[in-house]
Amino acid sequence: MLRWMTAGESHGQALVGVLEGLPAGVGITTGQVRDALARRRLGHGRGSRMSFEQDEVRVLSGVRHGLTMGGPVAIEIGNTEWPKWETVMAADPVPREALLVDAGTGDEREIARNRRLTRPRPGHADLVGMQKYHLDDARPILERASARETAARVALGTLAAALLEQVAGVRLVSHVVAIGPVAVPDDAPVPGPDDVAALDADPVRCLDATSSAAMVAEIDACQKDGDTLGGVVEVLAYGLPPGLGSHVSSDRRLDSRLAGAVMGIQAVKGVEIGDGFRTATRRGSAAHDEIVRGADGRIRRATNRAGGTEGGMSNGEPLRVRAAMKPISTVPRALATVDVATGAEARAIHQRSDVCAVPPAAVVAEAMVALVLADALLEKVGGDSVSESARNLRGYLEAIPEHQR
Ligand SMILES: Cc1cc2nc3c(=O)[nH]c(=O)nc-3n(C[C@H](O)[C@H](O)[C@H](O)COP(=O)(O)O)c2cc1C
Ligand SMILES: C=C(O[C@@H]1CC(C(=O)O)=C[C@@H](OP(=O)(O)O)[C@H]1O)C(=O)O
Repeated sequence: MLRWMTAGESHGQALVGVLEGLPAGVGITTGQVRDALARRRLGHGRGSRMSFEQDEVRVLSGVRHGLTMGGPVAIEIGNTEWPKWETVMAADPVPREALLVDAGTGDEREIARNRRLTRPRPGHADLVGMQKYHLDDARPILERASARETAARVALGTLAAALLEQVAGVRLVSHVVAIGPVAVPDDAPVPGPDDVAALDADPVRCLDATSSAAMVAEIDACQKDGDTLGGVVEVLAYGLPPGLGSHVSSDRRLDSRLAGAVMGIQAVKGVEIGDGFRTATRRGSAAHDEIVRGADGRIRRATNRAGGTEGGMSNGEPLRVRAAMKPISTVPRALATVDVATGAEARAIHQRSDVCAVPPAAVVAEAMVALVLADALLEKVGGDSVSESARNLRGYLEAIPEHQR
């Protein structure tokens, strides 16, 4: 079983991710984690923070000479902007004057940063967080609600993806299928695992050049209007063996685990497996995937509308998971709110923020799918070393009767 957890605040000194349950022998380097984090920072529509802040990766434990050792892996992602936030986010008590006035730098932005945040943003965690945690300042809420935390998840997802590839040859890819009203056409080519570099090179992680250009234009127009955008991302996993997850209990179903993990990404409001909501509009004869014997003599599905799961188990076809992301809630043309310090009507706080974070959300969704799949793979095949897990997987697949394969 894999367990993972992250700690850290958006403007804290570092994020930390811990992943427990990996077998020994998973090959991973700091450079690979760094590359995955760099992919999460890409994308047209990101705010200024992405240009000046860096992710400082340190693998703290669990890996030796490029191989996991079987113990918990801890990864730290240092925030290079920490010196500017040290007073605001100090762990130990800070004199109130230091927070309310210029912290000594004479920098206007420093003074603004230190103010209490009392004009909650509609759509962010600010107001309900203050109510729940009995706070008069949104800072402690937004610091943890912020999707900065997803950097730690992407770091852990790198390990999960490495396990999937090294044990089972599974490869993942993620892309953007819609930004605001601009969607890729239904007949656009579906990316394969060899398209990762091309997707990384595209400003909105979209293979279809016409759609990509229209998405970039939509983001630019939205920014000009002082507004924000959401969209839809898709993650595909190729090479999954059949039988990950189980039909026997709802919490063991692969589809429910994927939906929970992907819905757990900040701002994701819908998750779809395969054709999802479109399937509900079809008749059964046009909704399911007929079972046929391919030219190579192997059993396969004639179509893949189900998106790679049946009965809560992977069925050996490519997995397709989509996530709908709402528009960024820090809208530059600020929305109406109430100042909780005075009770007066006000405009929501607006600091710099992303206009559109759909492309990075695709990378985050890929990481979450990798973690769920790696967990389900280990549940199926076990193993304390990569070679044992791979051997167990081979044994399981070979035991499926010839005529059922
Ligand atoms: C990669 C990524 C970047 C985000 N960037 C911002 C941002 O710059 N400003 C903002 O207000 N929300 C941003 N969000 C969304 C908020 O984190 C999210 O809306 C907030 O935590 C409230 O949670 P909820 O939308 O799930 O209800 C981002 C989300 C993701 C996945
Ligand atoms: C820092 C990241 O994303 C942040 C997520 C985020 C939010 O509210 O979710 C708000 C923004 O931060 P700030 O308000 O400091 O500009 C984003 O930059 C990141 O992805 O690394």
